[in-house]
Parts: sequence; structure tokens; C-alpha cells
Amino acid sequence: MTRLMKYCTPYVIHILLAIMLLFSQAYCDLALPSYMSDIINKGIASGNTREIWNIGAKMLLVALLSAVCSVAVSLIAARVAAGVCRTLRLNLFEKVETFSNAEFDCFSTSSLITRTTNDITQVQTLLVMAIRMVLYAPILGTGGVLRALSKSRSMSWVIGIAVICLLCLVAVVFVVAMPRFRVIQNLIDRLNLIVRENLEGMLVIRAFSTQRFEENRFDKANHDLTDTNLFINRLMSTMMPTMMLIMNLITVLIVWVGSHQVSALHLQVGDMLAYMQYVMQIILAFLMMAMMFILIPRASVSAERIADVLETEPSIKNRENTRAPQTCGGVIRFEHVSFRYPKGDQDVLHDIDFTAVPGQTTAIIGSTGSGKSSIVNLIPRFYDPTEGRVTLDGVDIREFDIHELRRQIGYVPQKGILFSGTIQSNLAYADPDTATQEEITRAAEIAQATEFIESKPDKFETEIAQGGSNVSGGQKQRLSIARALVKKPQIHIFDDSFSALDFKTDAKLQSALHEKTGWATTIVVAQRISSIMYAEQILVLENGRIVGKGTHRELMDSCEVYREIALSQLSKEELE
Ligand SMILES: Nc1ncnc2c1ncn2[C@@H]1O[C@H](COP(=O)(O)OP(=O)(O)OP(=O)(O)O)[C@@H](O)[C@H]1O
Repeated sequence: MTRLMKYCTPYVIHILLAIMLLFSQAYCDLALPSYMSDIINKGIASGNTREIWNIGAKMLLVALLSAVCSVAVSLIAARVAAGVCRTLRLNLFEKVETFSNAEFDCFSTSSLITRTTNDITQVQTLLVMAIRMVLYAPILGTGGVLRALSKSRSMSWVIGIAVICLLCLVAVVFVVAMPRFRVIQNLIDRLNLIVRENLEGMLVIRAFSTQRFEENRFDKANHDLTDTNLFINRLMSTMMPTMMLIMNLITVLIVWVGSHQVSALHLQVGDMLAYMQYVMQIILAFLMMAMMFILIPRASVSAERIADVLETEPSIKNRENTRAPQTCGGVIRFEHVSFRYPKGDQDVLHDIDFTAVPGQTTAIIGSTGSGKSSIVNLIPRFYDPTEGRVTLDGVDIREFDIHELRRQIGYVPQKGILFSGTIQSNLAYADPDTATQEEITRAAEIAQATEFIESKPDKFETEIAQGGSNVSGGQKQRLSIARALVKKPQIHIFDDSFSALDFKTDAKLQSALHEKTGWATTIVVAQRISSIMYAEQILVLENGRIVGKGTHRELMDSCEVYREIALSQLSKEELE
């Protein structure tokens, strides 16, 4: 919890005001039993109606003041908690945006969602309660003890018994409940993961008719969460009646002992009743502390999970004194690069060495898992090489500001990803403020997307559903390509981005790309020979190593792996 304390500093004045109001409220609440005692002793016992009215009016005023303070504290608490949690949510979101793929591999996506939502709600609930109770309870408890002792010292052992019983109860609850709270947050993570996988993979689940299996998986996670929640709730529901029982037994004890003292004229009736109320206030204070003890462990688990994300330094970040690539030439060079994934046990790329120059296409081909995507992911610094370096115009890319470096790159991922909005908003994604309609239309034309966009009733204003579910895989790829082209980058990276296109569209797109963006450095990862056979340079990858480098013709003569791939896809005549 202390790791998040700094987020409360902007609200110090609010908190100080709340503390002052809490003191006033506690003072009022503690004064009420004394007034009641006076009404009985000075008014009722002697039949003095005027005194009863006088003290009664004061009591009403004090009760009103206490209510006003209580409402004001609640409002302040709600404001502080909402403000702190809004900042936390924003910071968490911004932090996650800076994460490189390595951090995403570390925190699962579902856990990041739980941390941004449920965990922050836990902290918010605690903050509201803490501001209202964490100070009020000790003030009320201590004030109650002092006032009770001022009414009768001979019954102080009753307070002692009450406090010992309550402390034991709170300690038991704390020890038993604490370990379960971390379990609950982890179970929520698991439930989120299953829901997410199910929603994203609904078509696969239907195709494989595995609804029953998935239901059982969900049911198990749901059951585990329910069981743990039930355990905690049962514990809480036994705690409240136990506290009430203690309260009632203590009341009986006070009446029993007090009535003997009243009959022996050692105590007045009013004082006995006031004593009883003070003991009730002490028990109430313990009740509040018990609630805090329940909320604090759960919220501190959540706070830790939030702080873990906030304090994680992205493994890929700007060095000091970074610079922007000046008039980017676009010469990308891999110098003896080896790479291993952060959690991997062996290198997936070994001694990769090549140069991609402007005005040329460098194609990367190889079997699945040979490391093609891993190579291109090093250029926008999604990961950094384990050995060797990648340079842009002769400068190590780690010297550049990451944002500026990425501005030079038009990256089209393997899986076309669109955002909810319109086709227009998706295409203008790189620069919504400055991208002109002309640029967007031109990019759509090169990406061979114009025909299907024009066929839609709303054309560029056609709505894209969540996750791009209302466009086909090939259309999604073409829109992703157009989106990258609108950026007018110096370096184009297409990571298997033509795989969902038919041969005709693929060929048209390649030729348009060559014609309209031929000046750029183009790096293409592809599985299809036909997509890359006209590239100026082709790299053949096997098990993370370059086993062939050259043009299609050179590789057909010199590289056995390339020849095998080529002949498995096209006939000898087509390859000529
Ligand atoms: N995030 C990751 N963590 C650990 N290992 C990974 C990760 N991503 C990929 N790998 C491993 O790295 C190797 C190369 O993967 P990569 O995705 O670069 O291959 P690829 O040639 O692009 O494959 P494909 O053609 O199927 O897309 C594979 O063995 C893969 O299992």
C-alpha cells in the first residue's frame, strides 16, 4: 500500500480537512452519552422539565453537527478515492503502453486487465473506507475508554474483557482471511483469461464443438472463485454476529454490575446508561477496525499488483541523449545479430548479417518458426538483439528516440489488426490530424482496397466492428497495408502481410507498391515464392540462420533450401 501513497499527495488538503471533520464528529458522538446521562440525572430524576428541554436541545444540535461532519467526510473520501484511482488507471494505462513485448510476455494480458479494473476498484473501496474510519475508529475508541472511565472506574475491568475478546476475534479473522485475498485476485485473473480466450476463439470452439469442454473449464474457474469468496463471506458473516454477541453480553454485564452499584448508591442511573453507551462506542470502533483489517489485506494485495506494473521499467526504452533520425536515408543493416527471447532458453537468430537499402526490396523466406518475424521485430525495437547490432544509416538504432525511429517505419503485422471506428479513422490512424483525404485514397489504391471500400454503402465512413470482425481476412490485411502507407514512411516492413490475398490481388499490390513507393526500403516476410521472386535481395532462413542470400535466379542456382521451397510451390516453367 505504501508504494502507492505518493498518489495521495495531491489530496493532502482534502485529507487534512477530513481529519478535522472526523475529530469534530468524534467529539460530538462522545458528548451525546454525557448529555443523556445529564438528562436522566439532572432532569428526569428530579423532575426538572426545563433541564430536560435545555439538554435535549443541545443533544439535537450536537447530533446534527455530527451528521453534517459525517456527510462532509463521506463526500471528501469519495472525491479523494475517485481522483487517486483515476490517476492510477491513467498511469497504469500509460505504463502498459510503454511496455515492450518482453513485459507483455511477463504480465499476461488478462492480468493487466484485472489490474486496471478490479484491483483499482479494491484500492478505491479501501480509500473511501480508510478516510472515513481509519482515524475515526481510534479517536472514538480512545475517547470512549476515557469517557467511560470518567463515569465509573470500578467497572473498567468490563472494558478490559470487551477489548481482549474483540482483539482475539479480529486477530483470528486477519490470520485466516489474509492468505485468501491473493488467491482471489489470481482466480479473477484466471477467469478473465478463460473468458477472453473463449470470446476470441469462439469460431474455433464452435468448429471443434468443444463448448462442453470450455464450459467445464469456465465452471471450474468460476467454482474456485465462488468457493474462495464464500469462505471469506462466511468468515465475515460469523464475525458480525460474534461481535454483536460480545456487545450484548457486555451490556448484560454492565447492567448486572451497574445495578448493584446503583442500589449501593455508588453510581447514578444516568451514568450507568452513559457507561453502557461508551462501551458500545468502543465496540463500534473495534467493528470499524475489523472492517479495515478485512479491507486492508485485500486492497494491499491489489495495490502490490498495481505497483508491480507501475514500477516495472520497460526493457526497451530510450537511452540518454537519444536523437531523431535526421533525413532518414533508410539503410538498414544487421551486423552479426543473434537474438534470444527474454524467457527463451536458446537463441532463435544466429549471426544474422545483411543490408537492406532504399529503392530495393529485401525479402525473407523460410519454413515456419525459422525466425522471419523475429528478424523484422528487431527493426522497430519490439525487442533488442542479444548480440550484434541493427543500424539505420550507420547508426545503432538504440541511439535513436524510439518514437522517432518508429515514425520512419511502416509496419504491417502478420495478423491484420483494426480498431473500432470507421475505415477512414483506421487509415488515418498514424496521423489523424494531418492525413489528407488524397493521401488516404492513394494509400487505399496502392493497397488494392479501393474496390471493396467503394462497394460499401458508406464507403470510407463504413463502420469497422470491434476487432475488425465485419471485414474479411484479406480486406483486413489490405486496410492494414493502406494504414501503414498513409504514414509515408521511409522503411516498409510487411510481416507476411500478403498471405490472405488471392494471387491476382497480391500481384497487383506488389506492382503498385513497386511503382508508387519504389524509393523506400522495403522488407517483406513471405511464405509465397510468387510474392518475392522479383525482390532485389532474398534471404533464405533456416533454424534462425541465413542459409542463402541473393536474387531469385542466384538462389535457384546456389541454395538448395530455396530451390526446394520454390519447386514445392511453382512449376519449373513458372520459376523461369
Ligand atoms: N514471444 C516469444 N517467446 C519465446 N519464443 C518465441 C516467441 N515468439 C516466437 N518464439 C520462437 O522463436 C522462433 C522463431 O519464431 P518466428 O515467429 O520468428 O518465426 P517465423 O519464421 O516468423 O514463423 P512463421 O512463419 O510461422 O510466422 C520459434 O521457434 C518460436 O517458437
